[in-house]
Amino acid sequence: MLNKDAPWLVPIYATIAFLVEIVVYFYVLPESQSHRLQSSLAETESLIFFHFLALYSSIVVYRVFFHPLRRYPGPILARITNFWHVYKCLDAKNHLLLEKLHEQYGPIVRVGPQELSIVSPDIHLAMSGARTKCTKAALYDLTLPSRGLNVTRNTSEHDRRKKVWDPGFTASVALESYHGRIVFYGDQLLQYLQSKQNQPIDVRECFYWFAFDIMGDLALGRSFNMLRNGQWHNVLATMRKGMSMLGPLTPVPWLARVGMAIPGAMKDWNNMCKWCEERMRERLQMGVKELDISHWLIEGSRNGNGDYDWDWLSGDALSIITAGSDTVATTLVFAFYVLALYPEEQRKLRRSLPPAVDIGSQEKLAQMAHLNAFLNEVLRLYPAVPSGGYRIVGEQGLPIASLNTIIPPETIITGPRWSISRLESCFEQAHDFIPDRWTTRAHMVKDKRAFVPFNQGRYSCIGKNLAWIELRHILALLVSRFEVTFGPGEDGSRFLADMKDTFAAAPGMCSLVFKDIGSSV
Ligand code: HEM
Repeated sequence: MLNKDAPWLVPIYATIAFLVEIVVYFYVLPESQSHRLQSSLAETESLIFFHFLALYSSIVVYRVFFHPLRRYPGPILARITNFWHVYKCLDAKNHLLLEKLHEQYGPIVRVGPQELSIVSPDIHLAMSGARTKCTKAALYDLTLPSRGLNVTRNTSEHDRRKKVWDPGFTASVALESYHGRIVFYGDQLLQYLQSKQNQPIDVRECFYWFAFDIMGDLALGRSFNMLRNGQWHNVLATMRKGMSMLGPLTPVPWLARVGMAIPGAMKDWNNMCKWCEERMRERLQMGVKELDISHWLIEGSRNGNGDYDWDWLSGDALSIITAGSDTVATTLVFAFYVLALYPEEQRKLRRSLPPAVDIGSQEKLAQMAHLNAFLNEVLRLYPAVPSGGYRIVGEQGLPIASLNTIIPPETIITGPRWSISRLESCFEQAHDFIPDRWTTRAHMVKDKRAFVPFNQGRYSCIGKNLAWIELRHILALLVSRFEVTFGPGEDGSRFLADMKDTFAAAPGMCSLVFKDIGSSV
């Protein structure tokens, strides 16, 4: 029961028992004056010691020789403990670690006692498709008690909440009303870059500011004004630092929860939740001229008494900001890195763009085949969620046809997009940036199932359409206006080397120079 509802509590209890044992052994025993007390403590101590010795050795023997995952290859220490994985991704480069492990061990690697990483074109469909019985893994509990669509594991609760979100993302009226904001913040971004033209800038900042400013506006009725002020909003700066722990601690979510239980440890996160709740209360009092995402969430969160479900409302506001900003920002950073890296691709993209007057039209941009192909190729090679998306296999097990195997029930699985996108069996010249594979050279995409940057099925990205509008608009706006090159001393190598995998990708420093060429298209 305990194991099923809150699996992360088991290791917490074991760790507490272990710590108590150490305290007794090193402090209580030697200090004790009473002989009888000393000997009974010593007896208890040795009982506890042998109990744990037997417990842990049986766990090791079971995990190595008898566990249902024993037939899958992987490093021996990974079979025994998740701490092996934590140690290996202390540098938050899980995407590269998994890539190396798959090269060494093949398409299925046992990366933890109960964890498999699977690289095959049909894994996304198997774990996320409409008929899958997989559910979100314990990692998604990290933000409890705060709620939110993207972190809800219970499937019926998730489905109910998704219905509340849906109208705000599917109704064309909704996306239409968000477009004005995208144009507005796009213009702010353009002005910012004009003010910095011909100087090297770390583009991560302005693209993050752009993405967060829009989401602040759409989720809370007010922008963070980072583009306007040219600096990070303090709440977001500290929250992003906190999120970076997701890199090394992803394999042991229970340890992250222990850390979070330490008073003060969650200060930044709690501040962010409180801040969102306050802004949401303000948003309720505000009249908004144009519909925002919150409008649909507020409408769907009224309870029977005419009051609102606050846990959901404030948690969902946070979901919009966390899920909708990092992903768009990193995709833009990757896109501009690629433009600087391949000047010929930059010129080709510029030539393919519509006249300046049409850049404000999302319908026109949606029809630009090469623009879409360019973004597809960015999303393929640099997925915003490179290895995340952990799922628990349902009771029936999970058949993976291409690998001729059935993954046992209760296994925690991931299908790392970073590696799947680079499979030569799915993409010709898989490591090369070739946008034409999505248009005139379609034979270069051998297996389309391997390309799922927004996920699919029940847990697919609800913001996909909105993201596409943002990405197309910013790319068209800036490429038609600026020539982009690397800053002095920059060749782009550090950018990828420094990239971190903290559930969402966190690209390294990218120094670029924007030179205004006027509106050349
Ligand atoms: C380039 C941009 C984006 C990419 C590549 C992207 C990718 C993804 C992926 C891969 C997932 C599944 C994650 C998982 O399995 O845990 C996801 C979920 C989600 N995304 Fe996005 N996303 C993007 C933009 C956005 C935007 C703009 C929003 C707007 C609010 C958004 C909101 C969400 C939400 C709420 C979920 C959870 C859906 C659910 O669990 O039902 N995303 N996204």
